[in-house]
Amino acid sequence: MDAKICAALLSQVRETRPLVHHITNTVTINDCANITICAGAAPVMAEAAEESAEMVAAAGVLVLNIGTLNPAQVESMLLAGKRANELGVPVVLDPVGAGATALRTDAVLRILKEVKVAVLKGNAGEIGVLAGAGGKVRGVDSCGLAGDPVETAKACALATGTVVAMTDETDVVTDGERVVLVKNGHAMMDRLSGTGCMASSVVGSFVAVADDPLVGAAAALAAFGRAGEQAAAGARGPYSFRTALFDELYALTPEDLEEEARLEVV
Ligand SMILES: Nc1ncnc2c1ncn2[C@@H]1O[C@H](COP(=O)(O)OP(=O)(O)O)[C@@H](O)[C@H]1O
Ligand SMILES: Cc1ncsc1CCOP(=O)(O)O
Ligand SMILES: [Mg+2]
Repeated sequence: MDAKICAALLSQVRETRPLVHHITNTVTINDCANITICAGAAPVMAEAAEESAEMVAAAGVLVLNIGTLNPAQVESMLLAGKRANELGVPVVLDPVGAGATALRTDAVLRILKEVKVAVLKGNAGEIGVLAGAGGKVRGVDSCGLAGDPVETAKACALATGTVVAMTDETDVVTDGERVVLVKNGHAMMDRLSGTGCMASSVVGSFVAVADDPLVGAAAALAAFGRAGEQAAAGARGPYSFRTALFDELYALTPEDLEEEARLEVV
C-alpha cells in the first residue's frame, strides 16, 4: 500500500464513475451526494424498503449510514445489504452515534450480524464502543478512546470481521492484521458537521473500484484528507472551508495525491 495506489484508484474512480447507493441521514445527505460527485463517482440516495434491494443491483457499492435512523430505515438497510451480499456489491457502514443510544448500538450490531460489511467507518468513540474497548460518544461526537487507537481498531476489526476505518487526526485502517495509518487531513475537518459522513461516501467511491477494501478505504481517506489540507489554506471559517473542501476534492489530481498522500504501513 503506497501513494501510487492511491493515485491509481483516484483515476479509476474518475474513469469508471461507480454508482454509490446511499441509505443515509437527513442532516448530511446533500453533502454526501455532492462529495461523491467531487470524488468522481455518482451518488443515488434510495431508502424506501420497496426499492432499496432493487437499486443496489445497479450499484458499485452500498453505503449505510445510521445518522438519523428509524426502525423502517434499518429494515430497508438490511434488505439492501443482504441483496448486495448476494450480488457481490461491497457494503460500507457508518455507525454514526453508536454508543450514544441503545437504538443506534443495537442497529449496528444487527446489521453487522445479518450483512457482510466490507468496511466499518467510524470515529474513534464509535469504533471504541463497538470494540468493547471503552469508547465514548456524545450525540454523534467522539469523546475519545480509553486505550491505544491501533489496538482498538484491530480489536474491532477482529470482533466484527470487517475492515475498520477509524477516523481522527490520524486515521487507522485495519483488517485486524494489516494496519495503514493515514496522516492527511486538517483540524478544520472537525469543525464541521458531515465530514465523517462525507468520508464514508468517499470511502464507498474508492471501495467500489478497489480489489481490496483496506486499500480502497485508506486511499479514500488520504484523498479526502488531502482535499481538507488544501481547503484549509484559504478558508476563513467552517463554512468557507466546506465550500473549498468540495472544490479541492474535485480538483485533486492523481499526481498531487501521489506526492502528498501520507501513509504509514505498520
Ligand atoms: N484533527 C484532525 N486533523 C486532521 N483530520 C481530521 C481531524 N479530525 C477529523 N479529521 C478528518 O475528518 C474526517 C472525519 O473524521 P471524524 O471527525 O473523526 O469523523 P466524525 O465526523 O464522524 O466524528 C476524516 O477524514 C478525518 O481524517
Ligand atoms: C449532527 C447529526 N445528527 C445526526 S446525524 C448528524 C450528522 C453527523 O455527521 P458527521 O458525523 O459526519 O459529522
Ligand atoms: Mg467530524
